[in-house]
Amino acid sequence: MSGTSAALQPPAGAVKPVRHPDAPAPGELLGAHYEHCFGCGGGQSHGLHLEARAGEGVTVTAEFVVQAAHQGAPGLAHGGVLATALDETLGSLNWLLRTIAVTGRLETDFARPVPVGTTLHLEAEVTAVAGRKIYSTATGRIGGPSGPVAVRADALFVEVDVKHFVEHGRQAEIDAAMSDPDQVRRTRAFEVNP
Ligand SMILES: CCCCCCCCCC(=O)SCCNC(=O)CCNC(=O)[C@H](O)C(C)(C)COP(=O)(O)OP(=O)(O)OC[C@H]1O[C@@H](n2cnc3c(N)ncnc32)[C@H](O)[C@@H]1OP(=O)(O)O
Repeated sequence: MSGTSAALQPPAGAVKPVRHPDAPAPGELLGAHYEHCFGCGGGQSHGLHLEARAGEGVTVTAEFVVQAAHQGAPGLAHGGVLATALDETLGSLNWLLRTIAVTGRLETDFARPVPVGTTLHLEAEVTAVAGRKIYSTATGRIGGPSGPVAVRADALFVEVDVKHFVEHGRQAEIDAAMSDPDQVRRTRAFEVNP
């Protein structure tokens, strides 16, 4: 059984998303937006190390390999980890819009168990934008782009100001990210338009 709640139906007046002119070219890896991100950062030893790649329009593809540290039941990925992979992939779409946004709602279907060692192939796209609200959808398949569907998600991201992170984040990490001498890393930690 699957379905999406009324909260994730774009309202009348929602528009198609517009890819930012400076968005990475189709095929280009987006790279980690923040070294300590559990979804994509290289600095998290048990993180997903998910790699997202720009697609055409406002779409991305991504892959991550399910590790032993990601188990829920013996030999199987934890559902929360799979939701994280979907969230991260969906979140990376906002980089193509050059919009700073956070997940407001994430609805997930788990269609198939995902064994440890699986490469989960994810595809995501923004379907509509209504003011600050960004509607998107993602699918994760086992083994590759034509593998069986294991997980699906629909999401609502809400555009926020960079103040969202500065006001709510722990001071030590905010200070460290703000004082990073690498300007690109500094801006991407907060997903700010460079
Ligand atoms: C390359 C970059 C890669 C980045 C990848 C990152 C991936 C990871 C992404 C995340 O996981 S982000 C972390 C998890 N999310 C959060 O911590 C967000 C916590 N929630 C909040 O901070 C606020 O609730 C939020 C900013 C989402 C909304 O608060 P606001 O006060 O700014 O907005 P408001 O509540 O007025 O809502 C704005 C609109 O969104 C709607 N909305 C907000 N939350 C909703 C919700 N949960 N469900 C449905 N609609 C929602 C709300 O109804 C309203 O619609 P209308 O404009 O039509 O009135």
